[in-house]
Amino acid sequence: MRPPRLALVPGEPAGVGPELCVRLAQQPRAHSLIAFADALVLRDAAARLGLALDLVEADDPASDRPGTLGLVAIDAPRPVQPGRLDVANAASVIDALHEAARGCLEGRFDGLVTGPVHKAVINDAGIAYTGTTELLAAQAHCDVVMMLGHDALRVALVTTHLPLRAVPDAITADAIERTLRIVGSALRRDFGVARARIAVLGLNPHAGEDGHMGREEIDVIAPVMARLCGEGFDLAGPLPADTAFLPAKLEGFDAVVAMYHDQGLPVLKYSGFERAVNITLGLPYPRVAVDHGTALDLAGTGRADPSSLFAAAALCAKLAAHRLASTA
Ligand SMILES: NC(=O)C1=CN([C@@H]2O[C@H](COP(=O)(O)OP(=O)(O)OC[C@H]3O[C@@H](n4cnc5c(N)ncnc54)[C@H](O)[C@@H]3O)[C@@H](O)[C@H]2O)C=CC1
Ligand SMILES: NCC(=O)COP(=O)(O)O
Repeated sequence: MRPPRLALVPGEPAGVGPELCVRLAQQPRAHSLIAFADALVLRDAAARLGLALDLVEADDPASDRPGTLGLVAIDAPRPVQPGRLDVANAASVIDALHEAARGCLEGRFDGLVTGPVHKAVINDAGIAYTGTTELLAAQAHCDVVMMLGHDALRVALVTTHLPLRAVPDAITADAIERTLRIVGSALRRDFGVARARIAVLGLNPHAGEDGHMGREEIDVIAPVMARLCGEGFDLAGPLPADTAFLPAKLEGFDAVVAMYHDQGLPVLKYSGFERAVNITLGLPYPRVAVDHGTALDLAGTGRADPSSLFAAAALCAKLAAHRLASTA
């Protein structure tokens, strides 16, 4: 089996993404890394860090060597200053994501690793964008689930980037069923969990307190769970979210399904910010991202922790190798 070829998108050029990619490039690895980025931005980041960086053609076999990245040039039209967003460079971030993902869809790359993207500057540039998860799903025409995880916890989300006010309307039987099916099959296919045991959170305080604090648990969540359990799913809930993450309660579960972004992710980030990653389940290729944002306050200082990007690349390479082996 050949080693995986991973596409790497640093994300917002004024954020910590470029310097983290330069640090990632230094690591010994058994896969190629091909960056979709502006060469000058990467070289500047390397110079600031005092690290060597050799940029080679995308198909050069040297792109698996420490200190080296393959490059597909996606230029930022305006000079990049770390920590300073520029709407003029926003379209190049989206182009890099689309191009790298197209390469994955066409089989030229075996997985996609992404750094942090600044959602507001993309929107300020007039480009509709709620997140990379949503962008990749639309491009691949498939349903996906955002799951963040580290070695001790996986949290998947029924809804992602939408105003809190819109969440209850988005908690539909369809959305819950889709999420549970995608999580179950991704854990089986990519993580070797034959029959995932999944904790499903309620939406309301105390999971609705028997209908006295909201009825979504009774009217929407529980009926879907009962149907899927009838098919052989191993589900528990709807559970009160405030206690579901207690270590004793979590024992034995392979994943927690949360109803919305800030119900699940604060716990995940609190318990492992530096080592967690963001995985898009349901795409035809593996995509793994950092769990953190653009950290504009740290950009250019060299103080940003690269651990999440290292973990993202390592997991993406593992998932890609697993898929290559299963199709060989
Ligand atoms: N994967 C992605 O593309 C993500 C993008 N974002 C975007 O990032 C932007 C900024 O979001 P914030 O809420 O400020 O979150 P943030 O993660 O950028 O920053 C929150 C805090 O964590 C620190 N931090 C972040 N990454 C770090 C690292 N690698 N090492 C050390 N400290 C680190 C920052 O310095 C800051 O104090 C927003 O536009 C948001 O949408 C947020 C989360 C994930
Ligand atoms: N909260 C996760 C996040 O903001 C990054 O998600 P995505 O843009 O990588 O889908």
